[in-house]
Amino acid sequence: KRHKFWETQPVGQYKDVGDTSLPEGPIEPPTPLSEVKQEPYNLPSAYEWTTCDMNSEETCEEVYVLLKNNYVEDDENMFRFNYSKEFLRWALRVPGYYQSWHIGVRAKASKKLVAFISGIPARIRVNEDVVKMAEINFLCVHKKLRSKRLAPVMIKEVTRRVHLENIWQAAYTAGVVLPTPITTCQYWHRSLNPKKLIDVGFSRLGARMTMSRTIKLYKLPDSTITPGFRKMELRDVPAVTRLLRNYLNQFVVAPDFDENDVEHWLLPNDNVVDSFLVESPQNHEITDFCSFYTLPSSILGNQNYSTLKAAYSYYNVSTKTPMNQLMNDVLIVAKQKDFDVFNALDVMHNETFLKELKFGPGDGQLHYYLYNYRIRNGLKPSGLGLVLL
Ligand SMILES: CCCCCCCCCCCCCC(=O)CSCCNC(=O)CCNC(=O)[C@H](O)C(C)(C)COP(=O)(O)OP(=O)(O)OC[C@H]1O[C@@H](n2cnc3c(N)ncnc32)[C@H](O)[C@@H]1OP(=O)(O)O
Ligand SMILES: CCOC(=O)c1cnc2ccc(OC)cc2c1SCCC#N
Repeated sequence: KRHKFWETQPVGQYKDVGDTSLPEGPIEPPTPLSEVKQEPYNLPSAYEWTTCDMNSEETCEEVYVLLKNNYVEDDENMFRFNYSKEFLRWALRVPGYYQSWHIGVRAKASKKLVAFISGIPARIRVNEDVVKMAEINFLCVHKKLRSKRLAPVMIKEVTRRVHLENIWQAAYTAGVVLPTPITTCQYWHRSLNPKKLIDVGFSRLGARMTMSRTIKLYKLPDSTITPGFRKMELRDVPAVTRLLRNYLNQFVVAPDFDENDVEHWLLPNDNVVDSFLVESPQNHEITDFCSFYTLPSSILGNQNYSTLKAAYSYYNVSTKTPMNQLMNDVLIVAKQKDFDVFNALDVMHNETFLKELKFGPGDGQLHYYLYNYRIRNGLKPSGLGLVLL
């Protein structure tokens, strides 16, 4: 497949795959800041760049509405992600963020927001290297402006603005195959509300299965079973940071979280992220951790339902409580909070619980990418310790 834009970019090219003579690490050296293009890339004349201040209720609403109507849909157009405004503020206003990396495109005449792309700073470890990167996300062009080669301009513009902050690498995911994934993950789904998933057409009644038999199959206890299982609190940040850093050390690619990052990304935040830990009743040691984020989807073209309430597995660490027991408690909490489905990727050690806890494999894949950083040997999803939103 010809990739007229991606072939021009410092990313693993198809022709390079398997060439072990190429060194691991940055593909291109940094450019002297004086040589980075100072002015924005040209847009078609009817459009203009805008920087989106996510602190502004009005601008946040515009980004929310653009994504709600034009962001990612599954292949069967059954669902479209419906990230909430508080989720977007959480995902974009991270410690050390640059407002200039929250980039919009407006139609000059109407001032309507018609496209968006975002970057946030992150420290990502690749093997023994901790690299300052930009995490790129929420790339979205209005449905009416597709296939006009707007995306490459937006990607080049966010690249230019990231370069101006002396950052030369990036991490991103996509459902589409581009040059060249560092790994490809599979989504798995655990039904919590099987009747709704069957009614919307996502799941089907199993052979020789009645609806009541199916509901019973996915039934969960009313309360969690692990002694010492409780919501994470601010006072837990140092212990959770230690636990998580130690756990993530085993993966080839993982975030290099400090206490500041843990406080932002993992402290419970209503309708955005939930996190729990196990505090040993004997010695009050924090031995396990689990978390999920809230990402609803619009249900497209169904008379009875408009929204799917979905929870997504985030970071989980088990050192004393068996992973299956810990994650079963997470499913119990998600069901208590009225989620319809609990989703997880086959990254880290998730495979352990996916089969055991009645998850089913999805037909969607998620490809992970690094920009301007080559990883020699192909990574398995179990070697990946990074969850992007
Ligand atoms: C050092 C810092 C570096 C920072 C930058 C790092 C890189 C960050 C990269 C971005 C990471 C984003 C991560 C992220 O947000 C998570 S993935 C979600 C992306 N968004 C959506 O799928 C929303 C619905 N779709 C759309 O809005 C449009 O279809 C988009 C805007 C996706 C493409 O608009 P379009 O109107 O359909 O297409 P044209 O404008 O005509 O452009 C066609 C070209 O765009 C390439 N394309 C298509 N989808 C892509 C995708 N998801 N990533 C990268 N490239 C993508 C495509 O291969 C082709 O290039 P090629 O000819 O070479 O094949
Ligand atoms: C019921 C299981 O599927 C989903 O939860 C879901 C929801 N909304 C989406 C919106 C866009 C979309 O585009 C790929 C997929 C979904 C999916 S399946 C992949 C995400 C997971 N797990």
